[in-house]
Amino acid sequence: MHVVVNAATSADGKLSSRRREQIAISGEADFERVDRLRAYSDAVVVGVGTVLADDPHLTVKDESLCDERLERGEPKQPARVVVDSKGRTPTDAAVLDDAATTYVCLSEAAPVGSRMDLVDHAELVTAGNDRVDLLRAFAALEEQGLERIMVEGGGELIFSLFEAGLVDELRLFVGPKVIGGRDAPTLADGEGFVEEFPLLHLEDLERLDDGALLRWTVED
Ligand SMILES: NC(=O)C1=CN([C@@H]2O[C@H](COP(=O)(O)OP(=O)(O)OC[C@H]3O[C@@H](n4cnc5c(N)ncnc54)[C@H](OP(=O)(O)O)[C@@H]3O)[C@@H](O)[C@H]2O)C=CC1
Ligand SMILES: Nc1nc(O)c(N)c(N[C@@H]2O[C@H](COP(=O)(O)O)[C@@H](O)[C@H]2O)n1
Repeated sequence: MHVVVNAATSADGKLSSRRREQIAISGEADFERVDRLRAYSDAVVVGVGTVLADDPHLTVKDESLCDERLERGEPKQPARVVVDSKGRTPTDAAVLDDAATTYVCLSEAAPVGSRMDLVDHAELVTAGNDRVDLLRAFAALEEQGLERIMVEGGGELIFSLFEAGLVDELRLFVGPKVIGGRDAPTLADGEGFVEEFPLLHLEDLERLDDGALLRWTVED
């Protein structure tokens, strides 16, 4: 399995504002790059915080990229994955529509009623007691043949993936906006590291739109 975290931050490192509403940080060229990265992924992963905040669809938008997937013998759309301990994903969420297969990764703490609602819309994976055990959940996804994983956020999930040692690459678009706010989400929130900080190796740096695209690999 190869896990790429892809996100866009403002120049001051925020994923969105303190209102946690979706903000277009990427410009046209970066959104096209993100669409291509989705098209070359087996699954696109987000945390339930992003589903509740953004109601994302997480599909490949460019039909010609979808056609190329079909020509390669892949499903028209990559799978979508929501990491959601307690089954809070609303049944009318865009990510649960029939455009692609969706997996919802739950913990044992997810109420039976939520499971019964979600099972009509998604494949359910259970891993962990109170919170989703990401190592086990990602192993279960790999067993389903999902090898090329793209994680789109948000900050809580990205931190946990670094903490679990699951991230192979970080692709970050830093855009020409200042958002500010001590309560605005950043690339990696959660508890934060105080030692044994994950170290990155810069592979590429490119000017894109009015920002910069950085590609790092994660050192072992
Ligand atoms: N600019 C960009 O590129 C992007 C921006 N965003 C922005 O980020 C914000 C959302 O981020 P955020 O609030 O951090 O939410 P996340 O999408 O990171 O989801 C976090 C939630 O996932 C659930 N979860 C389950 N298991 C785990 C685990 N092991 N580790 C971490 N989380 C787990 C938790 O909820 P529970 O306990 O209920 O399961 C947790 O609160 C929004 O404002 C959105 O607009 C999001 C994506 C990309
Ligand atoms: N790459 C990128 N740049 C931005 O500026 C963004 N705001 C995001 N957000 C992510 O994209 C998801 C929306 O996906 P759909 O267009 O609905 O398919 C959103 O939920 C974030 O994960 N990404």
